[in-house]
Amino acid sequence: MSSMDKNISPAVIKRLPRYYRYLGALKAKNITRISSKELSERMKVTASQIRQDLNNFGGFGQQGYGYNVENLYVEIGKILGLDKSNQMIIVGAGNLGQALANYQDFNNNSIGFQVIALFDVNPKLIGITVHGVEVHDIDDMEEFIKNHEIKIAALTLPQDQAPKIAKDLVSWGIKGFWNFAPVDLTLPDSVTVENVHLAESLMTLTYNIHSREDGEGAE
Ligand SMILES: NC(=O)c1ccc[n+]([C@@H]2O[C@H](COP(=O)([O-])OP(=O)(O)OC[C@H]3O[C@@H](n4cnc5c(N)ncnc54)[C@H](O)[C@@H]3O)[C@@H](O)[C@H]2O)c1
Repeated sequence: MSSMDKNISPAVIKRLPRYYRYLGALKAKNITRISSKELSERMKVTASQIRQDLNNFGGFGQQGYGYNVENLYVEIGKILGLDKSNQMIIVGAGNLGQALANYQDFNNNSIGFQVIALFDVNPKLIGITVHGVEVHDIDDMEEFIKNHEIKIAALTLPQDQAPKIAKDLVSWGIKGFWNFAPVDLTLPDSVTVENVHLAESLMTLTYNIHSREDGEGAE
């Protein structure tokens, strides 16, 4: 059953990748089981929050035993769709597009994501390879997407190009965008857009630093 069918709250879905990361780290240390108390201490969330979150998926824990790390890791991976092959393309092979293609951690078969092509308009970039992945001419993108049944595209091209390219990509079959271009995309509801804006995250950081400083000053 997918998370959509079960109406799982976006807040829970947002926490799952963190569970997945912690469980992966436990697995790497050959830890086979963990209580919700121990997991809560490591993750700094309450044990009841963990139980509540995981109960959404039928509760993988057993009274007196805790959680089987491997099972929970596999099940959360399935919920996140990581058991399927998630092939993606990167549109815009400049600084950021190449950095993403070079980044090993998600470009790794064990978590199901695989960058299989980059696309660009710049003739100097077309034909080069980044971490073994070729940069293709943007004019070949439609055919490539259709032939490979690609569902995910990372957008790392200039802001003014992103909306038009995103619309084309949807008409060629893209269902999800990992959008780095600093622009809000207006696309059909059937399409998922995950915006990643590092500057916004930094602004939250500066807000927190300065509001704490102001609070200390007021004491
Ligand atoms: N979200 C974030 O946190 C974040 C961080 C850095 C950059 N960005 C954004 O990511 C984008 C890329 O940044 P960058 O530093 O890599 O820029 P860049 O100039 O190095 O790369 C952009 C690439 O897009 C290509 N391009 C231009 N028009 C295109 C088109 N129509 N189709 C395909 N490719 C096209 C260019 O030839 C270039 O290679 C920008 O929109 C930037 O604002 C976002």
